[in-house]
Amino acid sequence: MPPKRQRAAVQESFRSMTPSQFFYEYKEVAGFGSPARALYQTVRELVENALDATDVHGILPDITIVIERVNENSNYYRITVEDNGIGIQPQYVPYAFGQVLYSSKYKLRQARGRFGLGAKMAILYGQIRTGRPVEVYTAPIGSRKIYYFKLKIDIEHNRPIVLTKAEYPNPKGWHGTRVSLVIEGDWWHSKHRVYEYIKRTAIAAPYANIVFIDPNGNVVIYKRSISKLPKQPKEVKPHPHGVDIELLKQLISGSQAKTMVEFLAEAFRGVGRKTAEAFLEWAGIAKNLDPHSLDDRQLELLARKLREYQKFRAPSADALSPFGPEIIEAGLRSILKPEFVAAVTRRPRAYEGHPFIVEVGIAYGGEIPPTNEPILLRYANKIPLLYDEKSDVAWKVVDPHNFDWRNYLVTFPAPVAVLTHIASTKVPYKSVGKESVADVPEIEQELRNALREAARRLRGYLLQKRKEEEAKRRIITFMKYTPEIAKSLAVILKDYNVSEHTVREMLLSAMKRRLRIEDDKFAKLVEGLEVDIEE
Ligand SMILES: Nc1ncnc2c1ncn2[C@@H]1O[C@H](COP(=O)(O)OP(=O)(O)OP(=O)(O)O)[C@@H](O)[C@H]1O
Repeated sequence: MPPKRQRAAVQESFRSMTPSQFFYEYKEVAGFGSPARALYQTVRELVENALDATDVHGILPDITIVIERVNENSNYYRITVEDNGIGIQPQYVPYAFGQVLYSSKYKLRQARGRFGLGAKMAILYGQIRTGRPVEVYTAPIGSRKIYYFKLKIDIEHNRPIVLTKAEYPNPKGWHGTRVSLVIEGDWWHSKHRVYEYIKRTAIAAPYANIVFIDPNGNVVIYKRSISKLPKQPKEVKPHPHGVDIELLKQLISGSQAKTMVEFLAEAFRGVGRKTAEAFLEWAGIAKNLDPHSLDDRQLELLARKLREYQKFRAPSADALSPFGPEIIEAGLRSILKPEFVAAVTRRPRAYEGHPFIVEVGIAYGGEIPPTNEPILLRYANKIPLLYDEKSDVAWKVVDPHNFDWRNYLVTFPAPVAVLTHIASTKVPYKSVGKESVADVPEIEQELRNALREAARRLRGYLLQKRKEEEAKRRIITFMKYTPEIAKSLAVILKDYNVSEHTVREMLLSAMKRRLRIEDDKFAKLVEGLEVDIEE
């Protein structure tokens, strides 16, 4: 037998990556896979930051978005977004725009931003393709100065490189932020999405003034149509059903509590001393145990028991900021110009300890074109979602294969648009590009309930409309014969001194009674009919 050959030892080489290097290599996962997609994604990330800096803090947003071609015939585009928001303290600006995974939004409070990534991805993408830095002007509220930064990202070390820093006087008390960067883009292929994104943003923010200037100089203005802002979200503590071992460790290390009762009452939302004591008794954990003394096995037990205990109060919705029916209806009306709208905001629910609220709006008829499927306008934490529609839980719910629209008198093709909104401290996005939401059963169920509720109102409207159309048909027929009948009756009733006009009036009011229609509705129905009833 030939001797077995010894396999040579294999030496793999290892290295680590900084977050900026990781996202430099995998731009696609954050929505920067191509120049067309990158242009759309950049607009989106900057607009979302602008809105987070305004409506989340109770400011009616004034937002300007400008896309310019840098040189005629080039595919370099300068994108500038300005807002009237809370601004940024100057010491944080370099990190906010120059360090991947740095954010003011790592909190339990609903915001559009979540990952500390968006603006940096746009800057990084611009930098690696065009070599241009980002420029930021910002002034916090009440600031006497406007701060200016020109910076790049040191991708290898995930650190900002500040190229220029300046301060200017702020005599008019401006506050807000203006971010401007140059990326390689493809306007031709992203145009439709960018316009659609801005339109859908305007639908969901009828309380904002939005001005958009495209690379060809076309100006689109969405004027504020309502001055009511959505409820401001508050920062909250975590819910016990949402914990794991790591979160427990973090909470304990940041706590001064000496006993488990103190710790639980201090660290979790909706847990007071009484609830903490009842829970510890149920879990068989000593009340006076020092939380800092727990070993890994005890931490695992505590985390598991916290998730299992069913008597905690439901997660609070204080951290959430739904649109509310008034804003949804105003938005749908002003942009889609439908004949009917209905909006539903469901009560707060929770999945895995995260509170969420689902909202659904339906718009029907008017200027909405008939289509073979409902037009779906998806939102998550107020962000319009445009890509990957068919893999989103909202599509699963409105899909005519799953939802029997005929029960609600809608048969396709039909002029119907459905707006869905999921507001949560943790939207289960399928990727950091935030384009579609996973089908968490609790969210799916709530979406279905909300859709049913809104669709029932549409049904009521369509039934009424049918009734009126039927009445109109009958009136038309009736009107055809009225003059003749009135004439003949007037002849018969001549001796009673009843004129032809009076007979016609009597016939019309009999008709109204028969159709059980109020006067003004009746007048509307006969409006435009050939026979003039007032004659
Ligand atoms: N227009 C702005 N006004 C005020 N602060 C801003 C503005 N733009 C960015 N910031 C600050 O910079 C931080 C980083 O923004 P970035 O877009 O990178 O991430 P994010 O918005 O926190 O999260 P996400 O990646 O989910 O969008 C924000 O958390 C915010 O504090």
